[in-house]
Order: sequence, then structure tokens, then C-alpha cells
Amino acid sequence: MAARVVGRAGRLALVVRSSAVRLQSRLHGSTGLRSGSQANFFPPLEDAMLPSGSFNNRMALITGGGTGLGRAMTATLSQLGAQCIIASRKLDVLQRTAEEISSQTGNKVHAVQCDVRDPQAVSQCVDQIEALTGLPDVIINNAAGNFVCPSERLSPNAWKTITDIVLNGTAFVTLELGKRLIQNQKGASFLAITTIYAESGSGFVVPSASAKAGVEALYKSLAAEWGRYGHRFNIIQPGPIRTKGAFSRLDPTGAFEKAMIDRIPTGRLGTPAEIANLAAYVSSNYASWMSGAVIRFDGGEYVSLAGEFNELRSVTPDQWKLLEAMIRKTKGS
Ligand SMILES: CCCCC/C=C\C=C\C(=O)SCCNC(=O)CCNC(=O)[C@H](O)C(C)(C)COP(=O)(O)OP(=O)(O)OC[C@H]1O[C@@H](n2cnc3c(N)ncnc32)[C@H](O)[C@@H]1OP(=O)(O)O
Ligand SMILES: NC(=O)C1=CN([C@@H]2O[C@H](COP(=O)(O)OP(=O)(O)OC[C@H]3O[C@@H](n4cnc5c(N)ncnc54)[C@H](OP(=O)(O)O)[C@@H]3O)[C@@H](O)[C@H]2O)C=CC1
Repeated sequence: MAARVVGRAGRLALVVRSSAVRLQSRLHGSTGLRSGSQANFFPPLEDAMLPSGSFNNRMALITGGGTGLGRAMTATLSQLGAQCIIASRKLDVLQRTAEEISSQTGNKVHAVQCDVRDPQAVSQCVDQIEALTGLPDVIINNAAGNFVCPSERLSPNAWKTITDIVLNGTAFVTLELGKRLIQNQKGASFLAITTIYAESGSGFVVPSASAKAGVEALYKSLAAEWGRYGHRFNIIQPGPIRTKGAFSRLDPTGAFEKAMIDRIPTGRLGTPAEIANLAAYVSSNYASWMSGAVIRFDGGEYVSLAGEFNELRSVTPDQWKLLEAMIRKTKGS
């Protein structure tokens, strides 16, 4: 953008471009950086943020809680006193996570197998949950599937697989639990984990973008409709946070990571513990007035991608003097 703005003055454009490259390498040391130097201003605080015992006597269901961000949310809720149930397809992974977390926190974590694409499996999973802990007070719809793929290469089954996990899976879990909670006159907090491109759309992850947008519509709609039953519905849109599940399918070579960090104003990726603290707050009684909220949690990536002139960040003060002089010299249109 800097070079385009001064495109009319070819010589100046060259100066701007080469100074920008020098500035980048001064800031980052090399082109192979893992985080921007400004990341020092934004260190991740990873201890549980809420007072200990905030989730005592509360039951929390976390779908996809065996790995990645779901695992981190489970660990934080369990540390804060919740009895957790984690549900997904791979029972061995769930059981390992459940044992590890409960041995650290002293609070029981239950593992329940469930493919959220199958409404019957979801209903049986909720039967199991009712038998184990009773209906949950906190529901976190976190399970997802995704991969990067040009849309012209997608088969109908590829489309169906992602939209079934993300949109239908979230709807099946939410509706099954919602109906039973309503019948039992029990309130609950529902949280859905979407993504920043649910809002903007994104090429190369079109089934995921479409399904996550649907999840946001579902949660905003139910926030309006089911408040009368004591239910809150909120959404967190994470930016990039390194997990094996996401990065192996969205950045398999690792080549994309530097570009992501470069455009994130806080100069680093998020961490699982940071989003776990936010999810715990949103799901807690400290947030009992929060419903229908869409919380973007991305280090500033979304606005950085959106702003027409944001690449002018690389223009130096000396270059600004030249640019300003050119602009001031202009008379009329
Ligand atoms: C670095 C970026 C950071 C920012 C991230 C932002 C947003 C992130 C959002 C996320 O959701 S990350 C979470 C990612 N985690 C997962 O995806 C975990 C679960 N995933 C899976 O289990 C699998 O990857 C899958 C494919 C989603 C589901 O597995 P399964 O049910 O076993 O499906 P199949 O293997 O049978 O495949 C179904 C269908 O899809 C086609 N397909 C699979 N992979 C690809 C691919 N890479 N490209 C194109 N098509 C693919 C497959 O061929 C099948 O279609 P057919 O027509 O052949 O039957
Ligand atoms: N990490 C990131 O940068 C970002 C992640 N997100 C979102 O965060 C959430 C967690 O992702 P992340 O932790 O990174 O990735 P993971 O791959 O670790 O988590 C996805 C989880 O979903 C479960 N899952 C997948 N398919 C099904 C299914 N059919 N039924 C039940 N469970 C299923 C998986 O378990 P199993 O295989 O056992 O079924 C897995 O535990 C997702 O909603 C994702 O879209 C959003 C933006 C950025």
C-alpha cells in the first residue's frame, strides 16, 4: 500500500519500499520471526482468572473437550471447581484427557463418546450425562472440523462433513439439551466457539465459514428466544491459537504462520489458556447479564485485515515527511 500511494513518483516509491524492508528486518531481526517485537507488550497471563471455587457445584459439558482449546477450557473450569463432561468421537483421547485433568484438579472429569453429527447419538449422550451428573449448567459447543481446500475441489461429502459437525452438530447438542433443560425448568449458559471469518467469510475454508456463520445466527436467535427459560447464549470468535487439530489442517507446511503473526497487531498468536479464561468468565455467573454477545478474541487480526490503509504501518517517519510534502503540494482536484 505504501508503495502504491507514492506510485506516481517512481523514485520515491523505490526509497519507500527499500526502507520498509529495512524497517521490517530491524524490527524482527530476520524474516523467519515467530512473533513481532511488540508481543513483549502483550504477554499472555495463563493462571485461572476467576476466584477459586467459581464453578463449585456446577456441571459443564464441553464438546471436543479432549484436545486443543476444548481441553484447555475443561482444565480451567475443572480447576475452578466444575464437574466436567467432555464429549467427542475418540473415547481413548477423551479418557486420557479426563484422567490427566482430574488428577491435577481433584475434580471429576467424565468422558462420553459422541459423534455430534448423529442426532440419535447426541440424545444417547445426553441420557448418559443425565445419569452421570444431571443436566449441565454450562454447555460449550467447541467441536469442529475444518481443512483448507479450494472450493472447486470440494466433494458434496466434504461439504456435508464440515457443515454437519459444525452447524448441525451444534444445533443437535443445543436443541437436545435446551429441550430437556426447559422441561426441568433449569437455566444454563450456552457458549459457541466460532471464528473471526464467520463474520467476513473466507475463501479456502468455505464450508467452515458458512457453518460457523450459521452457528452465530443460531446462538443470537436463541439468545432472544430462550432468555425466558433462563438460558444465555454467547459466542467467542478466536483468532489463531496453535493447536495440532487446527494447524495440521489449515497450515500443514507451517508457511502461513509468519504471515498471520505479521498482521496481528499484538504480534503473537493467542494461547489456549487465554481463551479458556475468557470462556470461563462468559460461562460464569459473573457474566449473568451477558447474552447474545459475539466476542472477537484475536489480538486485533480482524481489524488489521479489514482496514484499507493498514499497510501504511511500514512507512517510516522520514518517508511520512516526503509523503506529507507531496500531499500538501497538491492544489485543487
Ligand atoms: C492456522 C489457522 C489458524 C486459524 C484457524 C481458524 C479457524 C479454525 C477453525 C477450525 O475449525 S480448526 C479445528 C480443526 N480440527 C479438526 O478438523 C478436527 C476434526 N477433523 C477431522 O476429523 C477431519 O479432518 C474431518 C475431515 C473434518 C472429518 O473426518 P472424517 O469424518 O473421518 O471425514 P473423512 O476423512 O471421511 O472425509 C469426509 C469427506 O471430506 C473429504 N476431505 C477430507 N479431507 C479433505 C481435504 N484436506 N481436502 C479435500 N477434501 C477432504 C474426504 O475426501 C471425504 O469426502 P469424499 O467425497 O471423498 O467421501
Ligand atoms: N485453534 C485455532 O486457531 C482456532 C480454533 N477455532 C475453533 O476452536 C474450536 C477448537 O478447535 P481446536 O482446539 O483448535 O481444534 P481440535 O481439532 O483440537 O478440536 C476439535 C475437536 O472437535 C472434536 N470433533 C470433531 N468432529 C467431531 C464430531 N463429529 N463429533 C464430536 N466431536 C468432534 C474433535 O474430537 P474427536 O476427534 O475425538 O471427535 C476435537 O476434540 C473449534 O470450534 C474451532 O473451529 C476457531 C478459530 C481459531
